[in-house]
Amino acid sequence: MAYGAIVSLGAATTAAAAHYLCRRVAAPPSTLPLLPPTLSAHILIQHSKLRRPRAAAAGVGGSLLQDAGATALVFGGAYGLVFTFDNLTRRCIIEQKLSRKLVHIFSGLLFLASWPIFSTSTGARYFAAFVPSINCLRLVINGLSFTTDEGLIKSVSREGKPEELLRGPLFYVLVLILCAIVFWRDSPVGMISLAMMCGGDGIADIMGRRFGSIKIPYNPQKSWAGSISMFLFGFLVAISMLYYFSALGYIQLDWMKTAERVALVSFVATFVESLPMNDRVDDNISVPLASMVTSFMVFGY
Ligand SMILES: Nc1ccn([C@@H]2O[C@H](COP(=O)(O)OP(=O)(O)OP(=O)(O)O)[C@@H](O)[C@H]2O)c(=O)n1
Ligand SMILES: C/C(=C\CO)CCC[C@H](C)CCC[C@H](C)CCCC(C)C
Repeated sequence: MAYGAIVSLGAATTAAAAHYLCRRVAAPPSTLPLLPPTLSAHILIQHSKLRRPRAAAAGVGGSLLQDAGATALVFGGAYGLVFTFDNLTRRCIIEQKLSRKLVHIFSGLLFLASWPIFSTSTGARYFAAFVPSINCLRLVINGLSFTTDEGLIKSVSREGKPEELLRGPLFYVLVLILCAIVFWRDSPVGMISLAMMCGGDGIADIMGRRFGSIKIPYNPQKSWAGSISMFLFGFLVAISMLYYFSALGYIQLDWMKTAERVALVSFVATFVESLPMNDRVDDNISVPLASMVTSFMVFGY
């Protein structure tokens, strides 16, 4: 497990470096979706003919600076988020279980929301993936007790045991890395999957623990209140994230079809989450996986 996490970090870092050695600056997304493909291609060709080597170098340097700054900002946000909730728990302002679920909800959604601050270069996704990769390493090092970050362990574990970091939280950050590198801002699949894993699955726990008196017939550990909350909140968060990226020009969607498709993804993810298999397959694997497969089937990209 530790070797795998270190390999994933090394791969992400190497890929980011490789991309900057031989990458082309992609056109800003805001020009492509708003212009017909032939006209935008013509503008890009004319634009590239006019670009002198020094201007191109400035473009590469500008993107590198932007991505490095964005990475530092998101990295600080990650530490700040865990530090904040750890303090709220230590001061007994919120209980540990609720704190953990709020970290689960906000970490991934804020990470997803940060993607537009990275540049339009093809290597930007690797800079974005660097933050969850470092957190992956942090979870492994603490999970194996090489170091002891009490704040981290209390914020993300159920019972304060370091080894807990090697399950749910580790799978969670690996999904963040996968969505950033494979789907990025170009596909709704990653956006919907993170909305379901972070928003949907997170709210299911919070609402289920509080209002879940009527249990699901095939799984007495889960309740109708938790599952219905997951379906509705997951759907709303997914649609909101798609609208956010669409408004910024990264994706274009037919909203009537999109609402139907996202409802189907939310239903499938909620059903999978309700199944009695959490002791064998963690929700942070089954929910995003079910969301990715269903999203890819209905959106096609
Ligand atoms: N559909 C759901 C999901 C969760 N719950 C409630 O929330 C608790 C924790 O939910 P679960 O999904 O099992 O959380 P885990 O992922 O196992 O917990 P953690 O995220 O803390 O690892 C359950 O015991 C149950 O009381 C529920 O009632 N209905
Ligand atoms: C408790 C969690 C999962 C168990 O179901 C969440 C673990 C969260 C990680 C320890 C921290 C992840 C941080 C993100 C990679 C980056 C967040 C950046 C944002 C700007 C706050």
